Amino acid sequence: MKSAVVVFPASNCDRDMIVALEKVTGQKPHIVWHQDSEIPDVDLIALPGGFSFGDYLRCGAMAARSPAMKEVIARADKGVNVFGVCNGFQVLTETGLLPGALMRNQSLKFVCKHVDLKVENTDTPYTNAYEQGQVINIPVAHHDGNYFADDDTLKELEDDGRVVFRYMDNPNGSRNDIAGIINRRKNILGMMPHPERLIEEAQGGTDGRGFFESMLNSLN
Ligand SMILES: NC(=O)CC[C@H](N)C(=O)O
Repeated sequence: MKSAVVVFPASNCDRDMIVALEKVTGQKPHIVWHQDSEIPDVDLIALPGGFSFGDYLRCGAMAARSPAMKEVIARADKGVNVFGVCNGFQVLTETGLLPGALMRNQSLKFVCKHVDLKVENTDTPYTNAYEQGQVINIPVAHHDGNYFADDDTLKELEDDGRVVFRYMDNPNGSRNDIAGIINRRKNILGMMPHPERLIEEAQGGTDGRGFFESMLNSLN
């Protein structure tokens, strides 16, 4: 599987994403600097976690306006898979590729721990390797993970099965316990937890591996 990882100033989970993609798919991803306006021909573009531009303005707001993101939007429109984790999810909402916003955690504190997530929809290119309703344990690390969308948007997400994961024990105040959502076309997924941090036993578990295996499955 050919992939690219977009790196912004103060991304800090890019290396983990690169390692996970290479380990599971067997191919080294291309690394795209935020100022690059060209992205190689790939099956997947990953937006990694971090604190792009120091989280100034709103998390992900400045990154969303970078030259690389113009190309990400163009590729997403063509149906290329785009996978945003944590700050990557924030960038996706800031570009409007996914609805809603990630607000400051309800506790006003940075949350860094493992959480249980329920897989709500396995009919996506990111979750087909899991069982419907499976509970997986994945780390979160953020201060702005409190998912907000208005009532109409929430209803649409719920009715369309686009809430892909839910927190079993909500760590940040997200509406409807939402941890990750997908767009209508099912090629763009954003989630706050970090699956790239749990792909081999040496990291304490492999619950995140299924995301990368799912992406591979979806190409076959
Ligand atoms: N790990 C991350 O990607 C952090 C995301 C974001 N900057 C926050 O703290 O909310």
